[in-house]
Amino acid sequence: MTMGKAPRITIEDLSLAFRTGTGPFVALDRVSFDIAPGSFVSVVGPSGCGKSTLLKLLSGVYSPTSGRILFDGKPVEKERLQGQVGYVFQRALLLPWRTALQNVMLTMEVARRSMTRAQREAEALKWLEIAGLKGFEHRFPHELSGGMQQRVSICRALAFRPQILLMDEPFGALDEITRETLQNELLQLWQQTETTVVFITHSIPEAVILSEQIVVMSARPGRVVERINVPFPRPRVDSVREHPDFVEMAGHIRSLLHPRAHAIAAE
Ligand SMILES: Nc1ncnc2c1ncn2[C@@H]1O[C@H](COP(=O)(O)OP(=O)(O)OP(=O)(O)O)[C@@H](O)[C@H]1O
Repeated sequence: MTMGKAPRITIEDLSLAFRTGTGPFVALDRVSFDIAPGSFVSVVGPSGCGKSTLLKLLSGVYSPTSGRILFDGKPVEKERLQGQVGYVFQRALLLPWRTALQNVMLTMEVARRSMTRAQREAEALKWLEIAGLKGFEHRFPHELSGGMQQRVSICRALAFRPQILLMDEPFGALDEITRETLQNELLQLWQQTETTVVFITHSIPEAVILSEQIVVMSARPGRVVERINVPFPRPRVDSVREHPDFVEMAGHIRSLLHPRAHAIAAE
């Protein structure tokens, strides 16, 4: 689908050393990869390998020690990034005094000012319906389950049609069933947009089911170990999880993340 297009995001020899009390600490070491427009890229790696740091660099929160990030082949200033990048974090971070509908409308109030209130409302209702929240539009966050709150936050991030959506373990705090439901819903929502997604996860099956490309990282210092293209056609149905190629790919990523454990198992 996205093969052959010029990259939307180019990450070039990106390094970041934090200054600490005991000297510089290299969190990311010469990380390079490209992300095609409209594609879905997951980053997996052990705790502390620099995944969140990478997202913070992409969003302009941090500046690299060396290397650079290009959007559509050009460096982007921090100010311009704000209207182009959406976020979803591990916890939904909804405004407690706003209903689900009002929370989804929030980003549009800031980023899509040319719309009338009625247009914003109609669009927010559309997103909530696709996310399976019809009937819950006027509930406040505390009246929704954790999974429903996370759906609202995904709708909120997609509703302003960001060019780039950064997701930092958005399903990490949810149970397995809710997680799988939300993975399917996220794919459905994303397929209706042209948004490029960078998705961080600790779950290997989650990365395989969602992504076009998986970037596997190692810790200390954070480096790219391997970039894997995921060939399964879309829409991906749940049964793909049982396909031998799926199982093999997940096993390969596991062996990259736990080389020692894998070697012992193979002995
Ligand atoms: N502000 C900071 N100052 C110093 N060191 C930092 C800072 N932020 C992160 N680090 C270090 O950089 C490394 C990468 O952190 P980061 O949060 O990016 O990892 P991660 O891969 O997202 O981890 P996890 O999967 O546990 O969330 C870690 O060793 C962390 O201790």
